[in-house]
Amino acid sequence: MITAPAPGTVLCVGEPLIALTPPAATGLRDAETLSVAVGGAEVNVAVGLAHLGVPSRFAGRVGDDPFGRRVSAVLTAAGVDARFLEVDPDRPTGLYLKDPAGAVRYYRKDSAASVLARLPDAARDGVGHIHVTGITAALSPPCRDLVTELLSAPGATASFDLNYRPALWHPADAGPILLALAERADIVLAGLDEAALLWDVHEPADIRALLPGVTELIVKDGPRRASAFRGADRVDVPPLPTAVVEPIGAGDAFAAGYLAARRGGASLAAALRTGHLLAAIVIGGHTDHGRAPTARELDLARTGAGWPAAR
Ligand SMILES: Nc1ncnc2c1ncn2[C@@H]1O[C@H](COP(=O)(O)OP(=O)(O)OP(=O)(O)O)[C@@H](O)[C@H]1O
Ligand SMILES: O=C(O)C(=O)C[C@H](O)[C@H](O)CO
Repeated sequence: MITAPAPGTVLCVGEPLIALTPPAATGLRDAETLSVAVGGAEVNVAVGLAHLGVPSRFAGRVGDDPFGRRVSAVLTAAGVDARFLEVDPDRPTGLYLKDPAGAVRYYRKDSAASVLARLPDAARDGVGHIHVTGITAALSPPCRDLVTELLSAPGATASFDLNYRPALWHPADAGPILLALAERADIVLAGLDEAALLWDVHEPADIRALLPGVTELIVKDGPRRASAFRGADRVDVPPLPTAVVEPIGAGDAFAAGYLAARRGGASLAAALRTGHLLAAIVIGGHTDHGRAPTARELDLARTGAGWPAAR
């Protein structure tokens, strides 16, 4: 279904994180150097949207430290409006460590963003859509209240990416809370793997049955497919075959591509392809957000001509 282009800025709200990565050959224990990059799920989405020319704004909190200043610089360089990145004089910018074995270690307890509780009214000026994730809901009660409020903010549609992070909370606690938050959103993005952990459901249609009132539900199933549900429609699109260098951030890139395409009036299928395209760029590298796609790549996603068939 093709819709009219949607006006307004997309506001992404959450915790920026600095990602510290050891060389693949040594792992964390023996690393003598760590590479430093900016991540954080909602930062990744804001950057991905800006790469696609969608006006995007990020609101969140960082410390009064070099890493906080780096987050601001990266957002601004990408073309994201970072005026509402608040600086905490006492609490630090959150960090996380990537282990090549796949584990993620957070250093974010009592971070600047853990006390994110409200946004200045001006942060909502000109906003047509708000994007938040289940990560923020796990950080603290005030953070969760803010996510709840943003998902029903007047005058803007809202998207919610489940982004269940097992290192932050147990599925028995997260499951009902993330379901209740998802019910408030217009667009929900879920991974089939995380839905299985949270709700013991194993098919995209089972997730749809849990969230019948959501306008658009997108279920990602890794290398197999992503499915979009809207009303009685269901569309499935396989991803681009991609050698996985590092998957962290692929879901955020997907969200940015999907949202940007839908806001531009693209069909569900073209939006799924755009999501897959941005995810493939992130998966092929080590950073949590990728480069901007080329015009040729975007054309492939837009038209679908030559897109691989389901495997
Ligand atoms: N093995 C793969 N081959 C090709 N594409 C993949 C593969 N795994 C994931 N993708 C792409 O990445 C997208 C997101 O994958 P997935 O749902 O596993 O990420 P996620 O766990 O949500 O990521 P994040 O760490 O950002 O939360 C998929 O929809 C697909 O486009
Ligand atoms: O895991 C988190 O909380 C992060 O925000 C770090 C990564 O950037 C994020 O997981 C990618 O989705």
